[in-house]
Amino acid sequence: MHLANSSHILVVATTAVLFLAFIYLFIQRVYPCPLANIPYNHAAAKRILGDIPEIAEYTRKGGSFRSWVLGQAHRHNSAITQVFLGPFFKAAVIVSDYREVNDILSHRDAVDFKRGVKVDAFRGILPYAFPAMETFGPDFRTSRILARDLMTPSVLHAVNAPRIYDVACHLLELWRMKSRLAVGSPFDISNDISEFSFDAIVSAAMGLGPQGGDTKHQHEQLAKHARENPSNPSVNVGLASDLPVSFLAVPRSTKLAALCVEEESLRKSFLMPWPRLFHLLNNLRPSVLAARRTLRQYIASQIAQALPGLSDGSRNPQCALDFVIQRELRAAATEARIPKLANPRILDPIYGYLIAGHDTSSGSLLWLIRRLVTHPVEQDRVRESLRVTYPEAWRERRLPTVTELIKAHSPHLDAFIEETMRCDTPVANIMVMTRHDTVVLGHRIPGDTRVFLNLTGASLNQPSVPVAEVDRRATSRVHNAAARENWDSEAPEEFRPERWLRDDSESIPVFDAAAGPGLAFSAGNRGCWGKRLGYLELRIVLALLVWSFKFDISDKFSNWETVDSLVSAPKHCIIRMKEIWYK
Ligand code: HEM
Repeated sequence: MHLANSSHILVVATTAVLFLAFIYLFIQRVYPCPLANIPYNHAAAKRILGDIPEIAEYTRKGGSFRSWVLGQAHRHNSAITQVFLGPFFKAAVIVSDYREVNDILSHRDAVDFKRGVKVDAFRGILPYAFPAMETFGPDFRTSRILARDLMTPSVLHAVNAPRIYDVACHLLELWRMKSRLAVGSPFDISNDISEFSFDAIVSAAMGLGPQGGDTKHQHEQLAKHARENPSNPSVNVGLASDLPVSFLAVPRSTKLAALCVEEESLRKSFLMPWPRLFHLLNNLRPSVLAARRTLRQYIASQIAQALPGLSDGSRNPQCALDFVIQRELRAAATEARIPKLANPRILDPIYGYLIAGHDTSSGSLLWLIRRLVTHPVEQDRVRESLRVTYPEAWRERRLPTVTELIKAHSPHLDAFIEETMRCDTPVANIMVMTRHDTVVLGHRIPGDTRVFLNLTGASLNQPSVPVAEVDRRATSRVHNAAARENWDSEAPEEFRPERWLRDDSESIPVFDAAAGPGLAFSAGNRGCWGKRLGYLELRIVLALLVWSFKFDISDKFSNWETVDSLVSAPKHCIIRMKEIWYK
């Protein structure tokens, strides 16, 4: 009896201890657990939700998650800080210093850092595209090599540029019509820019097909409506000329709608503690399945269309997909096998082209136009520089041709683009993870910690935060002393495109991309693979737009509210445009 009682007590005591240990571990897991000696918000460390309530309040007041993250360095006067992103998230580290971020991206990727969660996020959508691979993984190098020749100047200039130029001309046509219909009133351009960027990236990736893209379709539908309804030509004019005009809503193509579904899934997966689990469930949703089917069917239809010509040599490659097919046909012929054109290793990189290239170029363009309207003097300077760079086009009162645009660059246009990318960096930070316990700026960071590397903020578009040289790694200490490591002496917060210009030996201004730090396209092995295509697209479309229109904004719509999706972009882009007549 006595024995039975004591064993009963033992069981109860053990259960209680185990229960308390479980509660203790659970609390440890849900409450933030700060990393030693790295500054943080002390109030957040006492909440299960960590910094989330503060971030929610900040975004409710018009701020964005990314700008909150960027603000932490100055808040704590430290280039390394930590944040708590809610229960089950370990403390995450933020690094805000150009030299340190550049060093991590250029020298420590795949050594001390991995992509981690990012790979999981991409893998749920396109497992065989290289954003879904670790740099040290077995397939990364081969995938990059396969994609390498798609970004050579010869492919970009001969194949991509003419197609982007065509799409840009459709945008000009659309805006010429809209500006006439709006008679001086402003209108929202966000959707037009999203459609243009989609058309541009689709045309570079796999061709637009017989329909010719969303921008052309929208233009045709508006023109048809205006013809058929001359008294109500597709437009609701506001009561006063500074009220925005809305046009007939032309639905997006199913392809663009499908891509937006994929982008949204990707965005959400980045916010989840377990992106793989999220995708596992999300991929069962009918809308996600339908979106994937739509895009894959389109790629398949483009392959079917291109195959005969590429097989008999009567078709020259016209897009990235054609090059990929051609390479596979040649490999199959050499290895005496049937070409594997439905292979996801071939299709996923093309799909990845769309996901990585659409939102980023759309966000960049919105920021560029936003800067044009808020800096009218710079806008005039860019226009003047274009007229000097393309004198024949100016003399003949016509648009510069695509050949002219490729051959000569306007230094002021390049400087304007570079300065916008510095000030309004669309991808404000990227997240990596530590592979093992390591040291950043003198602080120990455990393995598997999320680390946000800021591509803007302190030292890039804000004053830098002091860093002791002794805290830097050897690879960072060999930084070229002649090169700038911040913009502290040049008013980093001001928009000054001229910081990217210098005079050549004949006192002619030339664009200098190395004038100072910029990380808009990231750096190192995992820097933007599509950077050259991105610049090409921005240069072509901006040159044609500034040549053809004068843009401005009414005070009412002039604010800097930002929206965060995969990239940051202006929340509203309601502007006025006036056609420039050259005849
Ligand atoms: C024009 C605006 C663009 C900006 C601002 C931009 C920015 C970036 C940044 C910051 C990264 C690094 C992301 C990371 O490390 O996680 C990146 C990666 C990437 N970008 Fe871009 N990008 C642009 C356009 C494009 C275009 C047009 C393409 C199309 C081909 C493209 C394809 C890619 C790919 C495939 C990656 C992943 C590289 C990798 O994982 O190794 N980007 N981009």
